[in-house]
Amino acid sequence: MASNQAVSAHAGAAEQAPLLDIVHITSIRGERTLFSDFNLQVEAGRMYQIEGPNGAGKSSLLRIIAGLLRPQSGEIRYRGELSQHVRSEFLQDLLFIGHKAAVKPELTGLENLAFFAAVQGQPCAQPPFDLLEQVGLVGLEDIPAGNLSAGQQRRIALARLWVSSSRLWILDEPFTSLDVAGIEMLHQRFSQHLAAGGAIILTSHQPLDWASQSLVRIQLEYNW
Ligand SMILES: Nc1ncnc2c1ncn2[C@@H]1O[C@H](COP(=O)(O)OP(=O)(O)OP(=O)(O)O)[C@@H](O)[C@H]1O
Repeated sequence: MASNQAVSAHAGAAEQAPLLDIVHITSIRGERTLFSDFNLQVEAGRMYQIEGPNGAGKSSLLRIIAGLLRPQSGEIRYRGELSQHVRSEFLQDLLFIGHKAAVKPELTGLENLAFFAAVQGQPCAQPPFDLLEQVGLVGLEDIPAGNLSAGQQRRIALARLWVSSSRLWILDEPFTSLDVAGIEMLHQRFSQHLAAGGAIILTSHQPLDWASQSLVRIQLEYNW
């Protein structure tokens, strides 16, 4: 009984903790301190836009948050626990899409989507063809991704967002190369994700047309 109470008290604490707590992060690359003592609490239902000039360290920060790059100091807490202590839960709840298109050029769109599903270790929640239809690529499904345009490759990479069950999305320049319809499609998907209790951390050089109550803008300065 006592141990059940302890478990439920612990579960309650995890529910109350922010989805992610980024605490006192310092990053040095080469000789330069990109940022020091960076702090951010990431709450469900919110989108965080990291802004700043080229080279300020936006991608580095996203990679640190996703656990792909080590900071010089600081820690990332996932639902109150150090992310490295709950690594598998954290990784399951995280979807990271980097600034490169992140598709395999020799594989077709359909094959790329099957590949993403295999890497995730679970079958796609939607048939790959439906997913390609969702991102407007019907008719191009059999073409090797390397022969598609930059925006079309980006759409394949972003198709993962339509089947992701991760609550935390970390997206480096997701709008790059997308046309107006692609941007609108992504906006709609973001809205669904936030409404379902997800959170998004992204970089974007374009201003986002988004309701201010769910958007948090964070400016990184260029540190010489
Ligand atoms: N692998 C690396 N090794 C050493 N330094 C690196 C490495 N990758 C990036 N840097 C340096 O870190 C700094 C920040 O790079 P980062 O890509 O995080 O900036 P950014 O703000 O995302 O820039 P942009 O707006 O151009 O995408 C740059 O000065 C870059 O030269």
